[in-house]
Amino acid sequence: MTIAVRADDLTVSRGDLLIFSGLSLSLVAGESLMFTGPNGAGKSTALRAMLGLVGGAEGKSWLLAGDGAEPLPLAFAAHYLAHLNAMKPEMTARENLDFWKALTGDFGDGAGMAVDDAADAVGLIDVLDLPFGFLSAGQKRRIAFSRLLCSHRPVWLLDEPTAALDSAAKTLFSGLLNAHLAAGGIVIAATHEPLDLANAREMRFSGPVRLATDPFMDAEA
Ligand SMILES: Nc1ncnc2c1ncn2[C@@H]1O[C@H](COP(=O)(O)OP(=O)(O)OP(=O)(O)O)[C@@H](O)[C@H]1O
Repeated sequence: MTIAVRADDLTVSRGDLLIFSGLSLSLVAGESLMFTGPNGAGKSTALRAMLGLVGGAEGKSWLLAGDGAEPLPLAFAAHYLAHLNAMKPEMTARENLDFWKALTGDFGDGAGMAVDDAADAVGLIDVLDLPFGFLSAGQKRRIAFSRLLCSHRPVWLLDEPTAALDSAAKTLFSGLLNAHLAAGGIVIAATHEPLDLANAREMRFSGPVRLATDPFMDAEA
């Protein structure tokens, strides 16, 4: 199935701050896009707005799955890996991954990996039966990433995916991300670090702009 991600004229304001405006993009299977820019520039907000998680966001984003298909909300077909790992610390890594696999399911006719295979792919089969809270920061991030492998979703939206990872794990992740792209997936990542992805484009965020709220004050300036 051919897929494409589109966003058209996304705009987000917070109070008197215009975080970004007029964000439009178009990606097809096998393409990746890096959101870059300084702290607070709006990269995470853009990922969340694409998923419909930002109240008051204007514009729209959608997924096209198959020729002539009706547009679908991106959340139907996307994995979102945020800053936080979204795992319960008192449950084992396996229990967490079982939960996510059952919750997200597979999109279309794709099939995710078995939990053991996904943990093996990130080099952590040995910790699967430990409580998630016992794992090191890097191990937690690797297990959180393996969630993406457990159920098939063609679009991956990633927020600082390599935070806390050592250089070997970063190389491993680049390999898994490139394999996803080679299989016809799409990756959009907010990142301060290069991810070494094939066909990567960059969208740079310059940061919020304060909107004028007092026209009389502006007139005096
Ligand atoms: N609920 C809110 N109310 C007001 N401002 C907010 C709110 N949420 C986020 N912001 C502001 O929106 C801006 C964008 O934040 P965002 O988290 O998207 O930045 P970022 O580019 O991902 O930064 P970083 O690189 O530090 O992760 C920041 O200036 C932040 O303070």
